[in-house]
Amino acid sequence: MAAPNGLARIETHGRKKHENGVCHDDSAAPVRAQTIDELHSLQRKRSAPTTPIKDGAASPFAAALSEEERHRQQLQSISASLASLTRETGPKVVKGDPARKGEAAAKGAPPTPQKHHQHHHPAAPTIAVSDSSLKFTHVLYNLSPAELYEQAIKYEKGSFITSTGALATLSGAKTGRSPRDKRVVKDEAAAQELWWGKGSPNIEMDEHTFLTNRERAVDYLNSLDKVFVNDQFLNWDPENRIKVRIISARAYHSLFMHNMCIRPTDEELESFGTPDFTIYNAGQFPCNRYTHYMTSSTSVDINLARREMVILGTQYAGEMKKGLFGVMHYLMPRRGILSLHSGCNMGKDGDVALFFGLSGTGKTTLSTDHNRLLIGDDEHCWSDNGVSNIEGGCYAKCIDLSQEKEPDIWNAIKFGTVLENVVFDEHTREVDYTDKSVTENTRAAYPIEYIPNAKIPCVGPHPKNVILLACDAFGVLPPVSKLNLAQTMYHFISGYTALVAGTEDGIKEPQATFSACFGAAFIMLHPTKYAAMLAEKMQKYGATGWLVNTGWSGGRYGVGKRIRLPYTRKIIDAIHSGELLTANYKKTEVFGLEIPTEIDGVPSEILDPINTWTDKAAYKETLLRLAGLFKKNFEVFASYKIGDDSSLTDEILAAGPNF
Ligand SMILES: Nc1ncnc2c1ncn2[C@@H]1O[C@H](COP(=O)(O)OP(=O)(O)OP(=O)(O)O)[C@@H](O)[C@H]1O
Ligand SMILES: O=C([O-])CC(=O)C(=O)O
Ligand SMILES: [Ca+2]
Ligand SMILES: [Mn+2]
Repeated sequence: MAAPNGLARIETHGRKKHENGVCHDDSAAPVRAQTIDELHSLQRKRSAPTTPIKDGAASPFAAALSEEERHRQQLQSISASLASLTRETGPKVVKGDPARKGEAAAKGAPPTPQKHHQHHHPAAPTIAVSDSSLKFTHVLYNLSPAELYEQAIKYEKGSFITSTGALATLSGAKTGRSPRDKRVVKDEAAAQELWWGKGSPNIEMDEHTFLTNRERAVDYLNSLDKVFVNDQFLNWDPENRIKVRIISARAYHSLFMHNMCIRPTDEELESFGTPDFTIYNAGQFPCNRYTHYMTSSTSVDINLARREMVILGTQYAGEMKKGLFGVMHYLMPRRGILSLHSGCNMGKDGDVALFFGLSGTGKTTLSTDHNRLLIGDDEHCWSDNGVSNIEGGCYAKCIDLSQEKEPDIWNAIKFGTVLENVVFDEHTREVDYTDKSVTENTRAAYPIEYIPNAKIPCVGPHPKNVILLACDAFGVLPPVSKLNLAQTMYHFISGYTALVAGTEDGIKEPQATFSACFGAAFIMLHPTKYAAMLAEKMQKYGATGWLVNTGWSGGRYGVGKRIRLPYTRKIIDAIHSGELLTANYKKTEVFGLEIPTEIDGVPSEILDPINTWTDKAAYKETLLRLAGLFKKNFEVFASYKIGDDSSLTDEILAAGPNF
């Protein structure tokens, strides 16, 4: 068969013409399409995931009608969300990708009718008409992860599929939150209710400035070819569920929130109605620094009265997650429900543990435990019914992630997961989790059901253990201490951790951070309000407090090492099992902490940090330094009463370090 030059001979006539009848390759039925376009249209089965038809509808005609009506109402609701407040109308919105014109039904919503006063004579020709009122805004509504992948890869630079199927993205110039650019509208009610002033995360802005920024965001979003709209829920407690709408310009943002909020079922989406809270994420567009109250080109603005949040000048997706958390920190305590910056898991026997701690202390790592059910990794509510997760996903730190140490998180990084700011091999697309070239704050956002032993629905009974995590880079806090209620409250209000800023150029000083309630950046009321609620609940339900140091041992940063994760896991196991409740304890100097003398699987000598320091004088000096920092930090709280019980307040004040 080979031609004289060694190449296979080209067949010039079809095989079917061969007489022997053996190798026919056209046995498959021909495609049922006359044109290429038709062929492509066959590939996708029609579905209406966002406006599902109720099954069992009486007549197909009636179903079609109500579907159309639902569709119209949904578009009208989105148009109302996107309405300019100065032009008093919403944009003409149409569903579908503008790049697929003709395919999407060109069913636009009429501009939202003006509900309140009308300035212009309706019939008079007006110069108020701008180009923006002539165009349609295309809405990509609750897209699936697959659709969002395609949008990201087609249109967003820096989007790639990694070797395990995750979507790698870049969050732009900001790779972390911008707490100094957060603003909260201080109207009369907010002035009364919220925490303002020194130490508070709430930096004020007025209503007018909020509306200026809102208009800027809305105009930006409406100027785009298309926007993404997510309608989702917060809080797995059905009685206290909050409906949120997120309007954003990037598939990255839409997929991130798809993963992080609770995903509605088709039926729930059908009856979604008006959202309780709306985010306008115009992160690619800056705020105007000439605007009052603006101190940079980034602004993250919350207006509780309008139930809205506006994001300008940062694309870091965590702003949306944590912005909503702030809103929950306002809404839930009004209902007697405590909101918590904590992870949460449950044993097979129903014993629930909370894990408090600042960023990087181990909430996600330690609540994701192969032997226990994961309720959530970061944001919870504690009500009279027990605990509930606020979110529908997890947000894990990825720096130095290893399959061996954190197998469940490793395996969750697959199709559907958003991987922020990681570095990967150009060809194999294998991620190098040790690479900090973009940022140290590399992150994975995945739906909670990607963890095999997730507890769905994400609710549980009242907690038995309350574990306070601190990553102590000074290396003087014991790996574990048992706390009485007053000590638990003291450490909860202090919210201590110490990290090391900038690890590149040699040894640096550990930086002590105190963040009230282990989340001062997110709370909206005074810390003592949350503390009083926690004390009351812990007392009522008999929970035990623990302080766990996931930081340094054997000396401070630069001398010692971070406590090995397997040891911390053993310690946590001993808390869960009840083993630590009955252990032998001794009391430490200065901090007055009760520390166990033995734990199964943990070398006893590390349980008292003094044993691990070779330089005992340096230990004592460092211990006193840290104690001094605690004392200084607590001064501002000394004049507050916690709860109605002044004896508890006195006990809490006495529960700090003594020296
Ligand atoms: N002994 C230890 N205990 C817990 N975590 C450890 C320990 N040693 C190292 N680590 C690492 O510390 C990091 C803890 O980060 P984690 O994502 O759990 O923080 P987080 O508390 O959830 O923070 P955030 O609120 O920002 O999400 C992980 O990268 C983990 O691998
Ligand atoms: O909010 C973020 O970006 C990350 C996080 O969970 C935290 O800081 O607590
Ligand atoms: Ca986390
Ligand atoms: Mn967090």
